[in-house]
Amino acid sequence: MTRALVWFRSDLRIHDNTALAAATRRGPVVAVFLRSLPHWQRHGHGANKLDFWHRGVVALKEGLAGLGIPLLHRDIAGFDDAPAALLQIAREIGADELHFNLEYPLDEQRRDRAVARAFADAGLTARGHHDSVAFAPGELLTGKGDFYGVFTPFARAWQRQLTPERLALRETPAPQPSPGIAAERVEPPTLPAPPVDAERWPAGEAAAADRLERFLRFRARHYATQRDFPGLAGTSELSPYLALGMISHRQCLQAALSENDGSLAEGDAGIVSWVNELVWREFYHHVATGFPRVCRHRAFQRHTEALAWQVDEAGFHAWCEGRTGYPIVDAAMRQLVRTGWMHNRLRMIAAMFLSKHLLIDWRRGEAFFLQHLVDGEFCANNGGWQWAASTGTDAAPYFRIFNPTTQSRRFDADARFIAEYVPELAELPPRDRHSPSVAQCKQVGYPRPIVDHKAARARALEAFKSLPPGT
Ligand SMILES: Cc1cc2nc3c(=O)[nH]c(=O)nc-3n(C[C@H](O)[C@H](O)[C@H](O)COP(=O)(O)OP(=O)(O)OC[C@H]3O[C@@H](n4cnc5c(N)ncnc54)[C@H](O)[C@@H]3O)c2cc1C
Repeated sequence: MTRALVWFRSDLRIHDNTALAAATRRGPVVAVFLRSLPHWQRHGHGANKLDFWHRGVVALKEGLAGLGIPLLHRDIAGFDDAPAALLQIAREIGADELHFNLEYPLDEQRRDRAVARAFADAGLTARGHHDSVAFAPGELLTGKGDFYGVFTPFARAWQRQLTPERLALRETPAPQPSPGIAAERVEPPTLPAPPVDAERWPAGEAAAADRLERFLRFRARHYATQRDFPGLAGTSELSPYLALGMISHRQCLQAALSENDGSLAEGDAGIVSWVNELVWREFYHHVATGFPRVCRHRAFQRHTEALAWQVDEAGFHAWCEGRTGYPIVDAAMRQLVRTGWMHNRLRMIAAMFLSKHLLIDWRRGEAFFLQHLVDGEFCANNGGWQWAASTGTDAAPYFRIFNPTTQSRRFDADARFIAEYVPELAELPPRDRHSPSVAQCKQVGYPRPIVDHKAARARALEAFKSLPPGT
């Protein structure tokens, strides 16, 4: 009897999974997960994500067991080992087909091509499926046939060309007769550090579905007005689940459709605004494919490669440790280190502070975020960092430099978020927590600002102005 092998990666779910549905349509399947810990660590993923990933695989294994599908679990050193490992498993179980859902960063694409070649050479079939986005990269192009490098026209094209079929949920496989192959133990990984706040992120599809439901019930209607306020918990907090595919964008968008009378483009302002964020997610997947240099640590806007970044170890460490003397930046960075997650508004503020006020290379911040984020995901992280540093797509014009104190007064008006993460300021009157005086800093043992906003802003403007013109 022939069998198919389904290779799970960052698509850890049994519902609405294109590769799994395609494989099971044709007969019995066996699943495999290749854990590439050394590779992931070399590429900057930290303990929080690795732990969540592991717990997600454990949950997946249980879900698959309920369908009679055993999950094989193997450790490999790096992506180069994937073709041989998969071929060996295919031979062990007598599989003639391999199915997997495509991932878009450059290394992942290379790995998948190598796997496809190895299978073809062995006379077997390997099929990659587009699954994690509504439009496969390359399907949405500008009038000139280029990939979009600006979000708004991309989002318009996305809305215009979206058809119900693109969001149709894939069928969940029916339970299959046992293939007579035992599932393998999923040993916990040796992590580089203990994960933080893991109980906040229960892994698996059920947890993701529950979070989506709670978001729709309690937060979605207010999303447009509350999403920017870190103290309000107004967003879905689905990013770790979307990053590892414990929930799909289709499931999210279908839920949005049914909450909003069948529309994604108009109707409830909260839902429409949330859908727009999911389109941002998709946009950055397209960017990684269309402009692969961003996957090689290069700036999207080539001319910004010449920026005179500062070497400032003290500044970098103050930023990492939440000791910049700008309370909103420090609260953000302490939230990241303490919880493994950071609110989007704060990601923008913290990223802009590093890349503009400290004029430190955005790549260092990108790496630090990836090391701590439980939702660390190359495309969104790189896109967000390059946006903030004005080196990327949709680059915030270089002269738009957030004033952290103004941002703080606007988005944490009662300074409650600051009080939570910078407790030494909690006893000060709320209005003083945004920018404590010299005496107050001394009194509570909080640092004075490590840079002056005006001077830092002028320095950043100068650095950008002295660049050769962009194309
Ligand atoms: C410097 C910087 C770094 C970032 N790094 C990451 C990262 O590593 N992983 C990650 O998933 N997101 C990243 N983002 C995007 C965004 O901050 C998070 O997706 C969001 O805060 C997650 O919270 P949520 O799930 O409650 O989002 P919601 O507001 O509920 O949005 C729903 C989903 O849309 C997607 N999304 C939302 N905003 C964005 C965005 N700006 N870009 C791309 N996708 C988005 C996410 O998948 C999110 O879960 C980054 C943003 C910046 C500015």
